[in-house]
Amino acid sequence: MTNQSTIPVIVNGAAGKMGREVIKAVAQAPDMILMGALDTSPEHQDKDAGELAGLSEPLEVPITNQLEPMLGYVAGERQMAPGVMVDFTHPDAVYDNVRSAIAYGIRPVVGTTGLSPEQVQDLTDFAEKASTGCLLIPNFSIGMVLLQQAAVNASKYFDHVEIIELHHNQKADAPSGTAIQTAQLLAELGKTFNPPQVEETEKLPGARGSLADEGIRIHSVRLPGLIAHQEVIFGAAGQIYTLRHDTSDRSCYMPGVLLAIRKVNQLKSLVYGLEKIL
Ligand SMILES: NC(=O)C1=CN([C@@H]2O[C@H](COP(=O)(O)OP(=O)(O)OC[C@H]3O[C@@H](n4cnc5c(N)ncnc54)[C@H](OP(=O)(O)O)[C@@H]3O)[C@@H](O)[C@H]2O)C=CC1
Ligand SMILES: O=C(O)C1=N[C@H](C(=O)O)C[C@H](O)C1
Repeated sequence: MTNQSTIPVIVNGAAGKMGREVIKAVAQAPDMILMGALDTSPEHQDKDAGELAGLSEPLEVPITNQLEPMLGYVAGERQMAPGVMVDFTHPDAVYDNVRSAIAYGIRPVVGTTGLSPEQVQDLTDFAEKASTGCLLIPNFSIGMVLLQQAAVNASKYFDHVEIIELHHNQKADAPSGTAIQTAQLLAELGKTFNPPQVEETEKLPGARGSLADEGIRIHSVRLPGLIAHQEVIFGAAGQIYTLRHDTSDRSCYMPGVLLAIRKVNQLKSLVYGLEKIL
């Protein structure tokens, strides 16, 4: 049964690896109802979102590629809480998806990575003007938040740090959104890391990885068999301090996704990072 506190949820990227997990999690959440399942992949059109996600019963929500009609349908729902769109699609699609959702008054909860800093700024301004909550969360796992907090703490004492992120080889963007965010958090301390010790020459382009803010280097590994992993390695004379997070199942992201769906309706602007809503 639904009521004014039930949250209507649209999942965008519903046929993907994350989308299917989100469908299952939303279907099992007592305070949410799945109202729409979007995906552009032609082979999944009209399939039942619940069956595709592996649930034993159909949810009677067919996969569609019609974003705007779906946003309009959920925006017109007056017997429940404001609608939320969860986006796990593609770096090329997420910006337009989020703008469309905000234009309809639907609150975006965004896991898709790969937005440029300019796009993030533009969405921040757009959400602010619309007084609409929006969450951009590069990583929904609690373990990664704890790793980042430990890294920020360690970076006060170490001047040398490099990040290695390792992912499955279906990932479209590099470096990962999580690695970029981790480097940003360290760079916010206002110190420059990795003061050069010698004049370096890259004998093969990219050998030293990508250069993020404040001298922090990020190295990206893509291999079948991996899911999502990150190391932050600090070095100093005579010692190495390594922080590592590994995911073994995408269910690890679901408590964070459900929390974000519940929190986004309390916001009036864009918020970046799971740590801000814990
Ligand atoms: N924040 C976090 O904690 C996490 C973030 N991610 C990020 O989430 C995103 C998705 O990851 P993942 O599920 O592994 O990717 P998948 O490729 O498995 O799923 C993405 C799905 O979205 C579909 N799609 C592509 N473009 C559109 C569009 N314009 N509208 C609707 N659907 C679309 C794809 O269809 P098709 O295959 O036909 O293109 C596919 O079915 C990535 O950016 C990834 O980095 C992933 C894990 C955790
Ligand atoms: O593509 C993935 O899988 C992941 N993407 C996110 C990122 O780019 O940081 C989060 C997590 O690493 C899994």
